[in-house]
Parts: sequence; structure tokens; C-alpha cells
Amino acid sequence: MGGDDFHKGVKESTRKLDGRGLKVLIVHTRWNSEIVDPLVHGTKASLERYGVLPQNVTVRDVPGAYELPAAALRLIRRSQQQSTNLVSNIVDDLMTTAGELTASVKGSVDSGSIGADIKSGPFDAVVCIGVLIKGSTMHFEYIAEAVSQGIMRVGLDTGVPTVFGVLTCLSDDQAMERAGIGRGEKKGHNHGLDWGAAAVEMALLDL
Ligand SMILES: Nc1c(NC[C@H](O)[C@H](O)[C@H](O)CO)[nH]c(=O)[nH]c1=O
Ligand SMILES: CC(=O)[C@@H](O)COP(=O)(O)O
Repeated sequence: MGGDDFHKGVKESTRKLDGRGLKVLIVHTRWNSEIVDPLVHGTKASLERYGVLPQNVTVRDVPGAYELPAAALRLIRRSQQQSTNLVSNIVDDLMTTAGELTASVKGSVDSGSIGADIKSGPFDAVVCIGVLIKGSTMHFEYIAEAVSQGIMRVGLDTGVPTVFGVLTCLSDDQAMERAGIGRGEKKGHNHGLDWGAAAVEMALLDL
């Protein structure tokens, strides 16, 4: 992808973000996979462009857009629980195998400084990717509303930035152009590039 493709709509300061320490989850649908797959590719390329290591990007798929919020919430919670379990197991092992920890080491564990070093860490951001294409009934409207509200709620409830990567289109051509695979001359812009950048920016957002 051309260099400027990565930066469409990305502010100057975002271009310098360093995502090396981030863990990112991508949840995508199998519905409309011929359009979703390029969007996933664009998101992964953008995450890598901003320094996220490929081994720190987890990808999971679900049937359709309606399943995205529940999947994102479940996988966020699992990642948070796993990192908590890992820390407590390692500290328990330290306490057990090393017998009575020395006062200075125990002080470190109690203060959390050792725990902070060894945590594997939950996901720092999630990107939910899907493509909704209007049919002949109101199904589109109901799913689009439910999914956008649901994904917003996951981000607010968990505190983990959850990027809304769902195209809500009135035609196949509209969707294809927003995945950068438009027909003929009008290829369009792969919105996955923007979603990857948003995930890194929001994951690193701080005071
Ligand atoms: N029509 C589209 C759907 N429909 C399926 C739903 O998202 C859902 O999987 C089903 O209702 C079972 O709960 N999904 C898309 O992602 N895109 C569509 O265009
Ligand atoms: C987004 C949808 O659910 C849509 O593709 C379903 O098509 P239809 O409204 O014709 O059943």
C-alpha cells in the first residue's frame, strides 16, 4: 500500500506513535468475507506500520456483525482474567519454591513492582470488523443499530478501546470501495488502515 494510504485522516502526531508494546485483538465476521478479508489485511498492515508486533495481534472470527460485541467482550474478559491468573500463579510459585522470600523481595512483590514487570497483559485495544449491506427488509437497520451501540458499550464498560470497524453500506460497490477493492478505476480507500491507526492511538492515549 502506498505510504500516504496509511496516513489518510491520521494526524501528524499519530504517525510517530510506537505500538511495540501493545497487544491488539481483531474480531471479524465471516459474512461478506470477500470484503471483510481485505479490511482485516489493511488493519493488520496498519498495526504493523505503527509498530505493533505481528505476534501480539490476535485474530478471531464470528458468524456475523451481530456477534461482534459479545465476542469482543468475552475475549477482553478472558485476556484480563488470564493475565491476572498468570501473575498470581507466578507469585505463588515464587513463594512456594523459594520458601520464605527475603524481606526486600517480598516488599517488591507486596508493592506490586515485581507483578508489574511479569504481567503478560490483557488486550490494549480491539478492532471489530464486519460489513453490513442493506437488503430488502429492515434487518440491516436493526443489526446496524444494535452492533454500533453494542461495540460502543464494550469499549465503555471494559475501558479497552474498541474500534468500530463495521461498514454499513447500501450496495456492494459502496462496501468494496471502502475496502480498497472497488471495481474499475475507483478502487477507493481501505478503511482498515484507519482502524489500525485508531487502535494504536487510543491504546496509547494518556495524560
Ligand atoms: N446480513 C448480514 C448479516 N446478518 C447476520 C447477522 O449479523 C447475525 O450473524 C445473524 O443474525 C445471527 O445472529 N451479518 C453481517 O455481518 N452482514 C450482513 O450483511
Ligand atoms: C444486513 C442484512 O441483514 C441484509 O443483508 C439482509 O438482507 P434482507 O433484508 O434482504 O433479508
